[in-house]
Amino acid sequence: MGYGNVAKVLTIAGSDSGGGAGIQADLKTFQELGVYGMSAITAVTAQNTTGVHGVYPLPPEAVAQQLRAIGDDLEPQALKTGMLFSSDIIETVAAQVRAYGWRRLVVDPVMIAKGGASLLREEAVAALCRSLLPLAEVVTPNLPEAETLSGLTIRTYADRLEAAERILAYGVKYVVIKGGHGEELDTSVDVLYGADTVVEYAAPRVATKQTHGTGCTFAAAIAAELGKGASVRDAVSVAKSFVQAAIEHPLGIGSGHGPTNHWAYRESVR
Ligand SMILES: Nc1ncnc2c1ncn2[C@@H]1O[C@H](COP(=O)(O)OP(=O)(O)OP(=O)(O)O)[C@@H](O)[C@H]1O
Ligand SMILES: Cc1ncc(CO)c(N)n1
Repeated sequence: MGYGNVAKVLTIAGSDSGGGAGIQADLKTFQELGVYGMSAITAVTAQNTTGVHGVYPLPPEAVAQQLRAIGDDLEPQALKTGMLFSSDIIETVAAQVRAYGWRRLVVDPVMIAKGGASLLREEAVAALCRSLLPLAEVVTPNLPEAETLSGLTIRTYADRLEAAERILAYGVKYVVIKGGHGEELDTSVDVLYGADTVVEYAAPRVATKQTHGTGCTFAAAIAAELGKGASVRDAVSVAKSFVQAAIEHPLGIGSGHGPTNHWAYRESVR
């Protein structure tokens, strides 16, 4: 059997040496969901389950050259961005996405790692909103990121809706506000908003600290499904099931916030 028609999906993100988040989480997720994974690295982090110990951004030209190498040979059917670090890198990525006309872009607006390390400079938020969000089909903020992007404090579901409307005004078609940082004790609810869409995805909240890389994994799963031609609604549904399985069956490795289990979804649907 040939694989010539396999969907090719690209992640533009930082490297997590610990393997649980960043491009490592993205490529594992792509593989599990049956798409061919490609990567353009924006920054190298020295990281493990106890935290981020070093951040080394690449020169924007190194990011641009990776994207041209991919674009000139291997057209992605979908792509996602994760850690972008600086406005220079964001403008470089936006320029290449425009130049190649890449569609089906998922932007995970990664800002701060669980331990508090900054993965996006403050000066870069404006570039993310103005240059990248208009090119995106989906943006996947957690609650603190949604507050930063919208300029609102989010307490209620009505606040979430208003924040989503402000984020949609940047030109992105859909926003998923993730509930991992929410206050519901029993469930973790993610809400998808579009021009005429509000869809809730709820799953039981798992009492665990092994949640390193949940956000990356979720956005990567959306991109993988979009690459295979799914609707945004269906792609988010698969992503929610994928990340839920990954959280419910942790690997139990590392002494801090352990990684999720990228095999678990495949084993659960077998
Ligand atoms: N304890 C949990 N139980 C169940 N689902 C969870 C839990 N924590 C997070 N999730 C789910 O994981 C996904 C990622 O959400 P979260 O809000 O944690 O993103 P994030 O903060 O961007 O992640 P990261 O820490 O990787 O940056 C969402 O689908 C969310 O509902
Ligand atoms: C490289 C990288 N990207 C994203 C995150 C957010 O989980 C992280 N901790 N590290």
